[in-house]
Amino acid sequence: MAVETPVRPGSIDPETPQRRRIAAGLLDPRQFWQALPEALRKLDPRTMWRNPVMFVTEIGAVLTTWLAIRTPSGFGWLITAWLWLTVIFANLAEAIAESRGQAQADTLRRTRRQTTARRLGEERVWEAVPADRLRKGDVVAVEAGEIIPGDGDVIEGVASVDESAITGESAPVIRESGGDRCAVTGGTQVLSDRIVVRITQQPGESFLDRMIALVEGAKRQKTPNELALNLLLVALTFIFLVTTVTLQPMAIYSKEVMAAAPDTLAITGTGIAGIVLVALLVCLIPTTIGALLSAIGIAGMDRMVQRNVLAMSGRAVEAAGDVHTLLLDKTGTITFGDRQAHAFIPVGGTGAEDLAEAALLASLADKTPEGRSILALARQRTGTAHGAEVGGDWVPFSAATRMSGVDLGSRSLRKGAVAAVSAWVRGHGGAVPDELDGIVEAIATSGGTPLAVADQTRVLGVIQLKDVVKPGLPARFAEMRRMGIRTVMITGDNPVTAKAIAEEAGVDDFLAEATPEDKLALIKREQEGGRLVAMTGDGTNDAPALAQADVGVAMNTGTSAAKEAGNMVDLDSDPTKIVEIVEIGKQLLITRGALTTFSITNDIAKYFAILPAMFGGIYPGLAQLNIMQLNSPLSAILSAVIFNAIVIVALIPLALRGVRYRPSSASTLLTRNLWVYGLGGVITPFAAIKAIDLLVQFIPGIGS
Ligand SMILES: Nc1ncnc2c1ncn2[C@@H]1O[C@H](COP(=O)(O)OP(=O)(O)OP(=O)(O)O)[C@@H](O)[C@H]1O
Ligand SMILES: [K+]
Ligand SMILES: [Mg+2]
Repeated sequence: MAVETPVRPGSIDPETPQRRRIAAGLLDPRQFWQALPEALRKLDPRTMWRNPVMFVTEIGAVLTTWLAIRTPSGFGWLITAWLWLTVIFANLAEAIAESRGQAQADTLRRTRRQTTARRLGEERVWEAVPADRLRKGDVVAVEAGEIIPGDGDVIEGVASVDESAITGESAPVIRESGGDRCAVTGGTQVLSDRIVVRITQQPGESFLDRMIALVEGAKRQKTPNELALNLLLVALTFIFLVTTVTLQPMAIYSKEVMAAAPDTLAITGTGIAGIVLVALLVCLIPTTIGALLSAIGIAGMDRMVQRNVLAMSGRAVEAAGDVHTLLLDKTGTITFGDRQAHAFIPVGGTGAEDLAEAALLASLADKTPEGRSILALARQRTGTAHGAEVGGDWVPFSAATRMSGVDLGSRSLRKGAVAAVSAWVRGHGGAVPDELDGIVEAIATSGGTPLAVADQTRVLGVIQLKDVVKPGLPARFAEMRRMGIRTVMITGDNPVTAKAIAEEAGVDDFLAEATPEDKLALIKREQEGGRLVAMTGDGTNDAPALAQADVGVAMNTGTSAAKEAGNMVDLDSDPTKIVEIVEIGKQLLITRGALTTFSITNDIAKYFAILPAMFGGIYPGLAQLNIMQLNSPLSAILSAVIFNAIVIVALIPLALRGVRYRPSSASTLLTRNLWVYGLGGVITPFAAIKAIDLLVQFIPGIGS
């Protein structure tokens, strides 16, 4: 069979229209209403306690409700209403963030339609079974027009597959046995030919299932950074709780003063009314960041999904924001990866026909794409059509030996990386002809991969494999350099080819002739001293490295082993996507930092904004600090509580969209944000509380 049009795996045009880009701009008011039921459901204390700051606020709201019922007053009810709104607004932020993934999950669910699979039964006959009964290890056949019933690896055949249901990419991709492009995903459709697939997933754990759970945020767990921040928020809450409670004896102590000016203060009999205490507490504890923290995290994951990247954990997204070194595998990541045999170049007096025949025999059982393309070219050159029935002991290709071949009667044929084959020939007592160097050099400097062919003690010649570097890479790698990230290409290929490709792609450094162990060792070395390493790869030989990396991005075109090992999958299989992944990670960290700064400074500012108005009557010294000239103690407190609630809603769009990110050094960003959000946090409450005070003073019983 032949696939008519060569189809490139992946797509690297950053503006492909099929990108599922939900306009992530401003909030649609409808989103508020749609998320409201969920926000109310989240009031359940069993859910609320996970967010300590808002849990304290909820307890406060319950308390003021009870107090307002016991001694009803307009002020009491107003505070109570706004405290409940504060909690609901916080829940809304989370519910809206979650709902954005919901629509996508629904679309994916429709993809997961029930299909019937043709499974190879025990009697070696094909039998029809429902797709959801397939287990790991089952073998199924899928023909043109059929839906692939589950995730697996192609073990026989080549087909073009429509993966648009999952990737949004309309151009079909090639899936074939043997190489780094053997993985297929359940729910996608075979367009041409027939493939046999070995299922790699248990029921209910398919890629699609995991993807749905991810976009829904169902499996979201707090990241270590979030846990640490939460601890800080709990500590602050505790400190302010103590501060607020100590205000009570202070107020009792100044009873005489209270008696002198009873109606200007929100004070009853034995001290500050419980309602005022609760209101003051809620104003002081870090409710802004407490309300928005989880929405910021969910939105970060969601921004990844919009870029067609599935992050398996929030931790991976955070790590992406701190990446120091990026390692990229060459074949299939930097290049398109369909290395095709292009020419046979004999050496040492070997006939062209003989070399082609040796290459043919050595490739008869080679299921890798390289092997198949060598076979095709050799058949064309020799005009023979014999196949695996020739017999012999096949030596399959491995990334460790970098060779493959066959032992056939008295002949022992090998083809593979020139260094590996040369060593093998010398090991058998043979010599490597001098002319080999020049030929190999010429192929390698052009970025091609030379494979040597040998028969025990004799090197017969060279096979030239050609590969193409994906376009647009140098610009993206330059961008990474500006972000302070070092890019390193690692490959099993020879140093000369590696150098040529590295230069063409514009990476900072490269490592050649790397075995899977070398890749792993390099990552561990880079990680020394706590530096975070990202790795992009597609092959089974990349899997250990992908697992070791802090951010392991597997190409969707890659093997299931690679996809299992990494903590992100790029559905577009675009190695430069890491630039966007890092940006999203940085944006997440910056947004969280900025809103935390704003939250804490704005709480402290609030304290100084309302305290003079509240206690000015008791301590005349404080009255002089009442630069805001708020109308009355009651209006000051109510205004602060209203501001405290509204600021959450006002910041939801920013939390979801993220603070704008421009590539620049971390310290510049930090200082800039401290100024903008720190200063903003100080000024905003003064201005906003004054404005609200001007309005609420007209409510009967609030103004003086
Ligand atoms: N089917 C094959 N038979 C013999 N030798 C091969 C075959 N495929 C590849 N090789 C040789 O083995 C080398 C190592 O292959 P390996 O898959 O480890 O790395 P790679 O594909 O070149 O690079 P990357 O690590 O970027 O995927 C190749 O560069 C090539 O020289
Ligand atoms: K607060
Ligand atoms: Mg490879």
